Amino acid sequence: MDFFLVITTLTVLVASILFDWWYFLKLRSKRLPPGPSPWPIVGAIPYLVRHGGGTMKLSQSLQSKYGKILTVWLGKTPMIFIHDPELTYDALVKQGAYFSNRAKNSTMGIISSGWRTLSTTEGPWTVALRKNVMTHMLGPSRLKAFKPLRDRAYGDIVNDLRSVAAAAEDGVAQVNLRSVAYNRVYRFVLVLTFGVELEENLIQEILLSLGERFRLVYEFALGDYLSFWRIFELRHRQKLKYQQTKLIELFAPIMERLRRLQGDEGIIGGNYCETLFQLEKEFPNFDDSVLTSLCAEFLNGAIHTTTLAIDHTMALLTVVRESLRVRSTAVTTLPHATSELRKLGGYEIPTDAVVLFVLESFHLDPTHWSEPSIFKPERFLENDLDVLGTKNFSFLPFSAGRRICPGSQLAMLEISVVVARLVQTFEWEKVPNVKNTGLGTVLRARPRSV
Ligand code: HEM
Repeated sequence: MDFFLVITTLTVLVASILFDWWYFLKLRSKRLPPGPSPWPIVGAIPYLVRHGGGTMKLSQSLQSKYGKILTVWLGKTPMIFIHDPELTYDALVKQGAYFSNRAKNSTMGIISSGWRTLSTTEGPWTVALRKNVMTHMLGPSRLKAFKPLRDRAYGDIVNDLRSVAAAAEDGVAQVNLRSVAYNRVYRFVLVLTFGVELEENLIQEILLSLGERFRLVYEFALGDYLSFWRIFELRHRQKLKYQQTKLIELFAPIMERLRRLQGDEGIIGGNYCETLFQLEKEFPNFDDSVLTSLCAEFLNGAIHTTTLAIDHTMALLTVVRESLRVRSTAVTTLPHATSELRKLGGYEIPTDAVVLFVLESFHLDPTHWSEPSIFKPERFLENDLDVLGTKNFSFLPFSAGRRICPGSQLAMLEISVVVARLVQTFEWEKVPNVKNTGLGTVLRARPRSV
């Protein structure tokens, strides 16, 4: 191998290790929440490997020893897990202005075109994007305006199931409901995003590219925590950049056409792209990459979670709030960060820490729920807990505070209406001996006689 290449690689490796070590010592001097003592350089990664269940599961298993706020060091970065509703209230509401920042990682940097999407680091830009989406896309009046489009999508889900049932020998559709719902919700959100029905081959290409991009984003990138490891993850980042470029190539001509045809009869007014074109006047430097990232964020945000919740709710036939509790669609919030050193539960939370509020823990906490893992819809008859945490933080499916999910109203509407229509039209039963692989529940749907 080239001598200079070897020397350069070694220098980069040593410099990265020294940087991580300095960074670790800097944060180690803070009074962080307790947790397993970190090893030099690698932090708690050896515990994680021994545990084998991922950071979230490790933090859940450490609760009995360290309490409901705890730190797991991933390399140089303290990950702070909060399993307690009261501390969450303190952070997201009382200190909401400081806990609303977002932690950064390399994959988000790529897919957000350099922190330019709604769900990234808080600033005037993200605040404007949030206001835009709440006012022009997901607020009550817009939800009403988009009703005909939604109704068509829900009708299509029912029709798809009817066709499968009609083609089956026994007249009963055996289906993976999540993929049926995903297909229709995806098409509906595409129209909401671009204001037009796209051609079938383009719909399929976008679906493939978005799916691959989503898969790569959720692949664990150790290089975010161990700088020297980044060198081994070049391929992962290249693949992600390739998918981002591919998506720009697919979206740019659609957006270009939309700019030309704005106001045209064939275009559904008030689509997401159109609202972004308006924002462009206020915030310059809007390019195809930023617009693509924003549209992809909207599509992903609206599709995955809702279809997962429809699937869970049908599998548990059929009370929405109780199914959001017993099978949390979002196990945790997105990674938060503080904008300055803050105190929480008597500990210090530095700006470089990644803060995760573990929503699933609140939903399954025996001090708040009797027999928490049992599906008991009647709980929600006895209490008036809403999904926005205004009454009690033990039920927070959409998180809370300034970064609460902006799509909660659309999601609740979709889940309730789709589930009601499915129950009205079909009799449902579980398929015995079919394991849920995590890709959706397989159910049998027998059309009801009218
Ligand atoms: C059952 C369905 C859904 C659930 C359970 C859910 C849950 C969540 C949660 C827990 C967060 C993180 C909040 C935080 O970090 O504190 C979030 C963020 C977000 N959700 Fe949803 N969501 C759902 C549906 C939707 C829909 C339909 C949209 C529509 C576009 C959407 C768009 C977003 C966006 C853009 C963010 C980032 C907000 C920000 O960073 O300010 N979600 N969601």
